[in-house]
Amino acid sequence: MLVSQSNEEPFFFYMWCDMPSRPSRNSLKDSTYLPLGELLEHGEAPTTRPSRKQARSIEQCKKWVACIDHSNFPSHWSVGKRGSRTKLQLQMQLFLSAASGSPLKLWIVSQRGLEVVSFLLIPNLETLQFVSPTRQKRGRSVVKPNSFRATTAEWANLAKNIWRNSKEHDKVIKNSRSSRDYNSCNCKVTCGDLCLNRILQIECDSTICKLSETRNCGNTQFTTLELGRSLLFREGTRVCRIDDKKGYGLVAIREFAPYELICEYTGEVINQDVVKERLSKKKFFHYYHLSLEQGLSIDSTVKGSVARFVNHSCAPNAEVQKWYVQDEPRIGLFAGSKGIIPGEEITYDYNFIWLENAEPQLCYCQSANCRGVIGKKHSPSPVSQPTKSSKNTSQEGSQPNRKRPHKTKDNLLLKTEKDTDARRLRRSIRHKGLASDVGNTIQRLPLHVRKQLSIDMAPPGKADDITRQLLAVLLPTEGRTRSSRQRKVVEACMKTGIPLKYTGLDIKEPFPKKRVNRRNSARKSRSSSQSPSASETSASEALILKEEPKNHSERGRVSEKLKIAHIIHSSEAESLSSIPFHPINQTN
Ligand SMILES: C[S@@+](CC[C@H](N)C(=O)[O-])C[C@H]1O[C@@H](n2cnc3c(N)ncnc32)[C@H](O)[C@@H]1O
Repeated sequence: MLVSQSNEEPFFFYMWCDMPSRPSRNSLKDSTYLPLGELLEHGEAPTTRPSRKQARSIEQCKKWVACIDHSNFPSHWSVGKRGSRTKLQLQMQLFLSAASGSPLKLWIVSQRGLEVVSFLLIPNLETLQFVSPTRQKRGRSVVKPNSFRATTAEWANLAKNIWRNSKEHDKVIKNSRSSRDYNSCNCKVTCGDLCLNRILQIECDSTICKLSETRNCGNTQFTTLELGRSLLFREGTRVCRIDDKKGYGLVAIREFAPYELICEYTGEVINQDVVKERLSKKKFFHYYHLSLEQGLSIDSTVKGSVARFVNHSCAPNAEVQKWYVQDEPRIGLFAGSKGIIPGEEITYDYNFIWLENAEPQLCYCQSANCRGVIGKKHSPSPVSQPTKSSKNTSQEGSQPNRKRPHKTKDNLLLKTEKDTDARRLRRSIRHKGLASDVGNTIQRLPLHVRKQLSIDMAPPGKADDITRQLLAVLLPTEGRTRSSRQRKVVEACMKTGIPLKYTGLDIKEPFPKKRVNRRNSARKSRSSSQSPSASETSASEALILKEEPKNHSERGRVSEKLKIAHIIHSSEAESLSSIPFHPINQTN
């Protein structure tokens, strides 16, 4: 084995070792990673600089990684394999940036050292201590991963969902196909944050994206994950025993970037009747059901991906999202906004909705804002919330003084929906006829707002809800008075191009019944600017009317504003009070 290090910043390590002929997945793992772990733990960094040829091959590796969509295809700790070679010379590049705490990046190149022959993610737990500075810096708790050997009797790993009822499958596909009312996204260079498909959580394919045949699309996370698996791709996770209360959990063994797809949540897709039937037959200590569509759940009790081991937390570092891949709904487990560091337990907020009279399971996530139970409760208070002191004791490691509720079939979870405004909005924009205009509107929103709209686990809302929710996102601060709030709504609509009809105002009638003499209004506004006390014009009207039309087009614009101003003062504007996010003060 030859190891060299360049003096450049950050540090580069190169390592070669002979590979057995026809390497299998195991031989690759054993022969490459065990020495690597040893090297990292005990080895000393050599001082020889790499030769020009070696440096060139490293550059090739970098290019290769760059062209496989770096953001989706994790390159950290990754080695891969293409075809079988009689003899492989392994070259690994360990990229350790002490300053940024970046994890390791590994590539295998061919014997000639110029061509990348393999790409495989291999978990290397020994190297975890190399990221410890990052861990300390971020102040996150990490667990020491231990090995897990699941027997097939307990659980079988499943790469793709199995639909138990093909008719249900066909119906879902048909529905999702018919709900899309555009042909393809209009992306020119890459399908980034502004891609309509991405916004609607639809994965690009050749039928709905012109870029999907090129490597530039970028919105093919599920397919890339599958492709990676076929290239001996290994997830950067390991199933570990967490404790006796939570059982097993999923631990990251590499870094996940914010919003990176970790794995797909797979299992058997069954309807609620089958779920109930299955739960009535056997008592379970842990539940493995996730809502997929209305009336359909993914059951990963017997068959499923490692996502089934992900535990709940009230302060999660990951989230589940529903995406449509070739019109089929699929659930992905994505890293949260802060990403995930190696050694961290991956968790998401289950948001179980428990049936009435069901006893929700107690939560042992130990986060500072723990709700005490997993998910939301329907019944007033089936279990006592843990007190602050009991939380403290549990954090210190002693048993909290809480009894675990008896689990019955009634504990069946219904949905894992997260009923946030953004989720509801995302779901509702899938409605036919709304995708394009609301989609276009969303495209104009700032990135931080769009980020909030990335989850889709709630049932469809009504058309009008969409913009109310959108406005809720756009208008986080409420106005003091009713008129100022209404004005804000109107202004936001005009700014974003959202039709006013979506705010609850009826714009079928272009002018309110009580027509306004524009000339009088203008005069009034002028006089109001001279003597404000004499003005009876409302705040929003005054604001709009103080602009004098200078030319024809501007006059048109002001008259448009006038229409809006009067619409909101008509009796129909009362419907605004039904906007859920704006409890309008009726006394104003
Ligand atoms: C999808 S399974 C997760 C994997 C499970 N821990 C195992 O060992 O297979 C969900 C079950 O894990 C347990 N669980 C998950 N998160 C928990 C938490 N924060 N507190 C207590 N139990 C939890 C509950 O029993 C829940 O029904």
